[in-house]
This record gives sequence, C-alpha cells and structure tokens, in this order.
Amino acid sequence: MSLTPLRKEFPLFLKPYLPNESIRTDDRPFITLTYAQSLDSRISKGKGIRTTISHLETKTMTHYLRLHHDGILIGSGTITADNPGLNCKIDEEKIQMNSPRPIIIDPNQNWNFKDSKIEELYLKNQGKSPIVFIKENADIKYPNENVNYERLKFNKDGFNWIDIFELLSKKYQMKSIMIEGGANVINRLLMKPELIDSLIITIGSVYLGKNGVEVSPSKALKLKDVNWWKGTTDSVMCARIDSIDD
Ligand SMILES: NC(=O)c1ccc[n+]([C@@H]2O[C@H](COP(=O)([O-])OP(=O)(O)OC[C@H]3O[C@@H](n4cnc5c(N)ncnc54)[C@H](O)[C@@H]3O)[C@@H](O)[C@H]2O)c1
Ligand SMILES: Nc1nc(=O)c(N)c(NC[C@H](O)[C@H](O)[C@H](O)COP(=O)(O)O)[nH]1
Repeated sequence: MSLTPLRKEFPLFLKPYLPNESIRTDDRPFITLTYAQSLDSRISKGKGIRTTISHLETKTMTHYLRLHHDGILIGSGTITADNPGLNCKIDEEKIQMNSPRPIIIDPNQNWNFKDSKIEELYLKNQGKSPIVFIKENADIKYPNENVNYERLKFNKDGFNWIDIFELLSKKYQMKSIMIEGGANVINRLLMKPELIDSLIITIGSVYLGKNGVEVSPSKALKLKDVNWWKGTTDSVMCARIDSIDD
C-alpha cells in the first residue's frame, strides 16, 4: 500500500519524543513503544487477525518513526499473524537505507524468514535483514545466511528485556529501537517504565469488540509530558511514562 504525503505538522509534534542521544546516559538504546489501538483498547479484531486501525495519514507517520530508529522490534505473534514488511517507505528512492533493522522475539522459532515479506523486501533491496532472538541452547530450525540468530537465556518470564537491548546496543551498535507490538510485548514492556523513553499511540475511531486483542498493563500507569495530535479519523498521543501507580 502506498503512503500519503507526511502531514506537515508531524515533524514538530513528534520531535520531542524521537530518539535523542542526550536522553540516555547508560549504554542502552532509546526505546519507543508505538502501536495503533481502537477506542476499546484493542490492537486487532482477534488473535492472529491483521486489522487496519490507522488512517493512511497515521500509517505514514509510522513510516516517519521508522526512519528515525535503527531497529524495529515485534513479537512472534505479530510476525506470524501479520507477515509485516517493517521497512520505511517515506522516500521511495532510499527505502533500504532508511529502513530500520527488523528484530523478532521468537523463542519457539514459529517464524520462517524464507518466503516472508521481510525476505521479499530484503532481496529486492527494499528492507534490511532480520535479527531473531531464540532460546539459549536451541538448534536453529530454519537456518538462513541472511538471518542473524541470537540465543538468549530464557527465564520463567521469557527473555530479560535488558539482555535484549544491551545485546542490540553492543553487538549491532543500535542507538534506537521502536517496538511495534503486539499486545503481549506491549503489555510486558509497559510494566518496565524505566526502559521506555517514549510512547507514541495512534487511537483510531473504531471499536473492535471483546474478542479483540487487548492492550492493558497489569497495573495502572501515570503518564507525563502528554501531547495530542488530531487528524481526519485518528488521534495520536505522545507521552512518557511517569511511574507505575501502585
Ligand atoms: N495495531 C497495532 O499497532 C498492532 C501492532 C502489532 C501487532 N498487532 C496485532 O497484535 C496481535 C499479536 O499480538 P500477540 O500478543 O498475540 O503477539 P506478540 O507479537 O506480542 O508476540 C507474543 C509472543 O512473543 C514472544 N515474547 C514476547 N515477549 C517475550 C519475552 N520477553 N521473552 C520471550 N518471548 C517473548 C512470546 O513467544 C509471545 O508468545 C496480532 O493480531 C497483530 O495483528 C497490532
Ligand atoms: N500503526 C499501525 N496501525 C495499524 O492499523 C496496524 N494494524 C498496525 N500494526 C502494526 C503491525 O506490526 C503491522 O504488522 C505493521 O504495521 C505492518 O506494516 P508493514 O507491512 O511493514 O507496512 N500498526
């Protein structure tokens, strides 16, 4: 799907929330959590169902965000449901150069790069090759010379996010990563406010119903530095997480 021209007010609106090297003093990358939700806080109609929530003007905004990040991270539920491209089409002439590197959290190796949209775009020089996180000691189920598999210790809660971000920073020199979902990844990360630098959420004017995949952290959160943009059918909220509201 082709994009619409970027709404002219987005660069100024988003600037305070984009990766900014002066913000982080440790060696972890700048982390942006970003997704599109319905009025009833759902990000798809049901598990495994790809659902368009964003208007084309906020879809274009997502590609503008991709332009500003070194990596784009999603969970195995999203990659298997959506078969996303994860490239940046803001400038048709510079797609590969502008695209972030796809990062897939796939402990059980449900996803095969072969014949995926990411492979198709990579082979057409329209996207980057992926990094896939799998369990320590696991054999690689789908070996492929264009995939960087990274093995990590798998605890009772899965991978430790700090291990993921530190590896991406040290081994791949990533300074910024945008997290696009899905719900499991978002809900886990909302409970780690110290790791999240920005929240950029599109709210579409649609209800997706109780069978939809819900975004809702396990505890209440307070936000700060909140700013809103209002478009044709969607609004976008930018914010930072202040604290968990125990
Ligand atoms: N509207 C949006 O912006 C948006 C964005 C992305 C996905 N989606 C939708 O969300 C749905 C998928 O969401 P979901 O919650 O099923 O899947 P998900 O993409 O959040 O992936 C969940 C899986 O990722 C792995 N995982 C996540 N965190 C991990 C950790 N710390 N350690 C180890 N493994 C970890 C686990 O295998 C887990 O089962 C799809 O329907 C998709 O269309 C919507
Ligand atoms: N911003 C946004 N609005 C939506 O309505 C929607 N469904 C997603 N979903 C995010 C998810 O990761 C999708 O899979 C990618 O947005 C696919 O994007 P591309 O194939 O790379 O264009 N994101």
